[in-house]
Amino acid sequence: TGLSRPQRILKAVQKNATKGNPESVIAAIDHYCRHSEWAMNVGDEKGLILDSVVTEVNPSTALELGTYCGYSTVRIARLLSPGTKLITLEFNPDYAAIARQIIAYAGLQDKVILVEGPSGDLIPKMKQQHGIKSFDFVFLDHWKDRYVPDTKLLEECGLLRKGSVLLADNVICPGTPEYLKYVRNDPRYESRYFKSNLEYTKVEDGLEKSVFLG
Ligand SMILES: Oc1cc(-c2ccc(F)cc2)cc2cncnc12
Ligand SMILES: [Mg+2]
Repeated sequence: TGLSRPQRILKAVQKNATKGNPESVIAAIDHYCRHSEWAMNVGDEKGLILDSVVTEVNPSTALELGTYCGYSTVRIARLLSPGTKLITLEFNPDYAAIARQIIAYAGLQDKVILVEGPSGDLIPKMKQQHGIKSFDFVFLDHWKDRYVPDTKLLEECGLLRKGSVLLADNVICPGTPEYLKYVRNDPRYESRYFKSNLEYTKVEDGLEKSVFLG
């Protein structure tokens, strides 16, 4: 049945982007997904909000839940200071295989550690496997019913510290009502909604930024 959507996205990158140029990789994916076929990247509009939060936090340690094709991985990693690492977790091996190639095409493979597997199993291993004390920044962009359990897991594993920033995609569409209730009602979080649109559409979506107060 031919190429998968992630494979078609990789081809568009190889055809239209310049090796080692993350901006051109981002632009190639956005152009393809806006004009050829929609895909669940955070996209250019919400991507600008992601960029501004990453730049503000300037994390030494960052975690992404849900890699997909690596679009937001490239957006985040391109902004990291030298010597800092982004760990990204992806459950789907086919997505992971494409993401590795897109991250490498952008020239960011030395800043990114892509781990395949279920986030619920991998999060408790972060300290021992990657020598992580805590995460300064976490981007939640995986299955919506994992946002609350994985946030609780990060807390329980001591992976959040006073000031850690969580940024969650899709809090309106497809929607994560349980997660919004959790971070907005729990006094240990200071939460704020950044209104935007679902990638490549006019449908409302947004990002929720939540600072862990410890
Ligand atoms: O950004 C996203 C968007 C959608 C999605 C799919 C279908 C639809 F109709 C609307 C939205 C699904 C996602 C799953 N994981 C991570 N991110 C996602
Ligand atoms: Mg998303």
